[in-house]
Amino acid sequence: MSDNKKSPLYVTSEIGKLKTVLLHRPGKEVENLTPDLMGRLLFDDIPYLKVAQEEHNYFAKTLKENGVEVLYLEELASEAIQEKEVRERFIEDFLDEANVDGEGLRQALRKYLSDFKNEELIQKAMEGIRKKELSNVKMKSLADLADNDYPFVVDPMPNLYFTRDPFATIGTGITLNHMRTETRNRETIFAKYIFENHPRFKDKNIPIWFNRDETSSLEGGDELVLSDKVIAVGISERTDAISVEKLARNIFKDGQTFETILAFNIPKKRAFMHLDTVFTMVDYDKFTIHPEIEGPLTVYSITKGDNGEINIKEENAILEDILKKYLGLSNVTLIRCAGGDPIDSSREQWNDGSNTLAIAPGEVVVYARNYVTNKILQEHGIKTHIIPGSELSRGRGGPRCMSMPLVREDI
Ligand SMILES: NC(=[NH2+])NCCC[C@H](N)C(=O)O
Repeated sequence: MSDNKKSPLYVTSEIGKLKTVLLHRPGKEVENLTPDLMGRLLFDDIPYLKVAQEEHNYFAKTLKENGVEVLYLEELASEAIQEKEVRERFIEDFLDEANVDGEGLRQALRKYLSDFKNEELIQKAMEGIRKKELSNVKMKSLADLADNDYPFVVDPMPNLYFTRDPFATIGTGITLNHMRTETRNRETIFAKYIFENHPRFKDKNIPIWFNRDETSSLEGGDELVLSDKVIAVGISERTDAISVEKLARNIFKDGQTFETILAFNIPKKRAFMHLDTVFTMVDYDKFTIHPEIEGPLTVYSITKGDNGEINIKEENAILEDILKKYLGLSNVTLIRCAGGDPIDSSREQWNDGSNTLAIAPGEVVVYARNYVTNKILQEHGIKTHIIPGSELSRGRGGPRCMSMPLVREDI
């Protein structure tokens, strides 16, 4: 893919030197969480925003100090809606996807949002709209008069700081994902507008391997680019097996270098919602793994067949051997979360002990609180960039979940 190096997107591994990454600093959307909403909005607790932002700034600073260009979702999204016609379309799509029904309420919201500058409009779209914000705008909706105890007219999107999930960079293209839950599916609108309208990406012929109008779900936390030939995808609580097959068919057709997708069938449970919560790549031949998935794990290989067909096979070997075979390695080390101790590993995995973000081969960003696993990573020669994550981890995501690489160097 070397002639593609000018592409605004270029990711051929999980570990190549990270050049450009997309983040979102958590904002007021997190302060619109209430205990009643937590379950539906996929949080287990309410982060203290001030501290979460400080922790996030430290994360961004760590990346910048290591030569990474940090882009923010909120900035790209507001730059993408500069043209009046695009901004208007964005508002209509946003209202549709927020299930704002009834012309009276829509008119009230259009009026309310018309005063916001682009940056404020994006922030507002992210943070949600409380009913009481509309008290000055005359409303003619019967629904509003009748259903008066629900405090929002538009729900917040508190998971936006997990930029890993709504879309994923693979090669020079993306999957623009269809998410399992409504709350996260709404987040994909920002990526849609960015890739279609932002000058950095528009008219750059960015291939889309999977689109958000699909009916089956695929989430970025399940998509790992192991090399320029091999992609791993989790079949998980969030990603359907059929989505992996669709991705394979599209990506193999497109003349990219990818030849194999390894589908990891992992237990469907909250703590392991994506493959990257239990398995990440930290070096050419080293991976973190949560020991609890090793027993139940089944891996299927999907390879390019003749005439646009694909071959699907269940792999019978142990994970080390499967990785050795497809990545052409003579040795593979699996580094177990907290060394495999049943208590320490489940505690640290819950707070993303296995969820590392590689910024170069053998160099990863990790949360300080997972000190048992971090020490074991260091003993394996991995350089750890340690960041605080006491508040950030309450959303059940770690450094890999909080970042979407746009460009990495080849390995
Ligand atoms: N790539 C990841 N593992 N992301 C974690 C996302 C956490 C988020 N609260 C969710 O449940 O969707």
